[in-house]
Amino acid sequence: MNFFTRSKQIQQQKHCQQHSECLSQEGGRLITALRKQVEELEEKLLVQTQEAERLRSELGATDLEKHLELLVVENERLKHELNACKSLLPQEAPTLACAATDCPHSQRESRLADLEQQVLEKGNWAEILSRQLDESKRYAAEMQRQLEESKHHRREVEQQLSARLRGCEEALARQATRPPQIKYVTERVELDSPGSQQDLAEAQAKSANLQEQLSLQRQLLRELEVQLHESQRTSTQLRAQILVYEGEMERAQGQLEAEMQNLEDEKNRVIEEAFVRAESEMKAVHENLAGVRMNLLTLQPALRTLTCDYNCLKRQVQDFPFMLEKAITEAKQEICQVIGEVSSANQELLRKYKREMNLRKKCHNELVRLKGNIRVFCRVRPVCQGEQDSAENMVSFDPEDDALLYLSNKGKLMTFELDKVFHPQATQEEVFQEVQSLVTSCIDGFNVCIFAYGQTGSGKTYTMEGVPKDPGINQRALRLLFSEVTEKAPDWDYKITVSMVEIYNETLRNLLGDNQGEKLDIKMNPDGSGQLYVPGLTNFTVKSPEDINRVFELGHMNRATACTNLNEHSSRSHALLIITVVGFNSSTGHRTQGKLNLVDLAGSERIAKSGAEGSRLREAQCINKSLSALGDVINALRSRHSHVPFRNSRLTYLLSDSLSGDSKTLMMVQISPLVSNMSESVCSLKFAQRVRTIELGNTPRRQWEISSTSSSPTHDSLEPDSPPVTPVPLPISRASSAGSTLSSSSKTPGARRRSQSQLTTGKSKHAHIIT
Ligand SMILES: Nc1ncnc2c1ncn2[C@@H]1O[C@H](COP(=O)(O)OP(=O)(O)OP(=O)(O)O)[C@@H](O)[C@H]1O
Repeated sequence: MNFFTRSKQIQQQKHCQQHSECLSQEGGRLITALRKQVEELEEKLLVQTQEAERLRSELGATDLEKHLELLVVENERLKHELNACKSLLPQEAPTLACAATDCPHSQRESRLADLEQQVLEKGNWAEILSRQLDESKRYAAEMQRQLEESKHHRREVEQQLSARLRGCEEALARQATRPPQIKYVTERVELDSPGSQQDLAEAQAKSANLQEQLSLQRQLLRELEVQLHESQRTSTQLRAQILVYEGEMERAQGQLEAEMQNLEDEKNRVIEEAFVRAESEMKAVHENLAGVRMNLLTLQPALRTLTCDYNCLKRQVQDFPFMLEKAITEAKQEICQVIGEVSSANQELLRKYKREMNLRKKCHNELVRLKGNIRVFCRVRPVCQGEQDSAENMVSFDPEDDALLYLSNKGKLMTFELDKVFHPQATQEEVFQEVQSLVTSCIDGFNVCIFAYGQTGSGKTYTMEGVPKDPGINQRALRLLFSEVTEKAPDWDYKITVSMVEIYNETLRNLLGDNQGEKLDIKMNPDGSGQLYVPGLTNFTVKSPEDINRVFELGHMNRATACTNLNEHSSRSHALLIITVVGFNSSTGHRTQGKLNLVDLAGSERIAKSGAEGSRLREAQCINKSLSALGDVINALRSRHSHVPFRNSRLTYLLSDSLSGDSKTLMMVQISPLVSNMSESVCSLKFAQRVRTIELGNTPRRQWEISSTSSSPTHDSLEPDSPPVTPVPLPISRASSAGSTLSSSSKTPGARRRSQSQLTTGKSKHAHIIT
């Protein structure tokens, strides 16, 4: 080999070495730059990861997830436990069914309930956590997005790096495309210089090292690319989700907008309506305002007037206390004056009232006196069943004069004149109508006696007591008195008391008392008033209509229990119903006291002619005695005797205060229409006619002398029966033939009228007749 070739080879070798050195320097720089960039990227990645971790940890997403996982695990565990318990239940049920509350079954049940409660609570808690996780996920997505951006940035850097790396590779490849030169040089170096060969080997080793590093870089690049793909895929998924979310958001936004539109429309409509309404209201308000303005204009003068008035009033109010004081003083004086006047007027009225009351009483008294203080009525009872045969036209009436009665006795027509004659068809009500003025006069303070007189079976009890369905005078009188005094309340305060007495064989018996056997006595009142009273006599106070029924029931019962035959007993005894009416007028201080004696007398027939003896004779004597005494008393009263023999019998003694003075007496003579009773009927009528001529009011007004001494004429009925035209045996004193003549004489109506006028105007004539 020549020198030239050798130097050329050496130059090439040097040149190659320089080039190789340049390449290795360039490669070293590239590798350093790559490393640096990779390190920077790694650092960035690390920073990003740390940032992500930090954010995640800040948000607590991981903890929450862990917590959630823990809860899920706990939940699962509890569910397992629950299932295990449930699986135990069916096997143990038969043995546990009848166990007590502290048995394992109940414990398990309570445990089960607890577990279920816990599961429920955990579920709720899981829901809350799930919601929180969703929120964390949303935040993580945001972070992911940021991460994506950083990755994108990293990709760009990587692309730049890979571009540069490709440049290096291409340079290396170009370098590699020249191996023959290097081989040649290498061979030449081998041939020429072992130092060059060593350098070459070192350069080759360096190159190999670079190749290795390059391959590592490529592998790293591929990994990065894989990661990049992975990130891209995730990004795509996230984009898809974002699109879904955006779609949902758009839909929601659309709904929201539609809703907003609806609301807007509604709002507009409401505003329009409100506007219209406000306009109309405004219009009305304007109209009102106009009216108010008008009023205001008219009110202004009124206000001025009012202000003026107010000022006046103010002044008056200031003066008012003085005026008031003055007015009060004047009013007081006036009131005192008026009170005095009213009081004197009241006194005057009271005086006038009392005077009027007295006048009324006097007038009433006078009226009764004009009518006669002793009035005599006659009642003819109807023919009862089985009596028809013996009752043919023996009694007749004057159709024009209800005071006349005709009796056909032994072929002669006898005329009797009384105050009133009731024919057989007269009702209880009609009879009571005629006596009720007498009854009510006892409210005014009069004493009244109503006797039922007649032979046995003539209808005395029927007239006085009546029958349950059709009560007589007794019940009607008591009811009338009760209703009258009730009507007069509250001006008058009345007290009605009732006594019931029976006089049998001159013995007084209390019919309303408890002790039936007790004999009562009549005594002078120890208070010195001169009044009589009966010690032990029951006074029953009547406060209601029911009390009236009770009184009669009790009286009837007591009378019935004391005898074996009530009908017979009642024929032989006098029954007295004594009603006392005491009144007080609280406004006038006026007091009244009246007594009503309702007497059902014993039979008046002449028993002696029947030849009675023993107890019947005694009964007859007692009846005769009392009826004669009654006749004597009336006779003495009529004759104005200073002595009236009240004490000759229990009956007259008991009734003494009701037969004298202003007292009023009614004798109801009962007549039987039967032929067989004709002579008794004549006797009764004669007695009645004589009684009628007596006037109690004509007797001197002084305390009647109560004496046992009396002319004491025997009852004529005890005398033998006498012919009708001769002096008839009469209940009162000695009956004169004149009376009989007058009564029995059959007169023409004209003659009878004359006789009546004589009776009315010339009482002395009657007195003469009777005496
Ligand atoms: N006005 C009348 N209407 C209908 N029946 C009457 C009437 N008067 C009396 N009687 C009847 O006649 C009968 C006798 O009457 P009552 O017993 O009243 O007579 P009396 O005179 O009271 O007899 P006594 O003296 O024996 O008590 C009774 O059956 C009664 O019902």
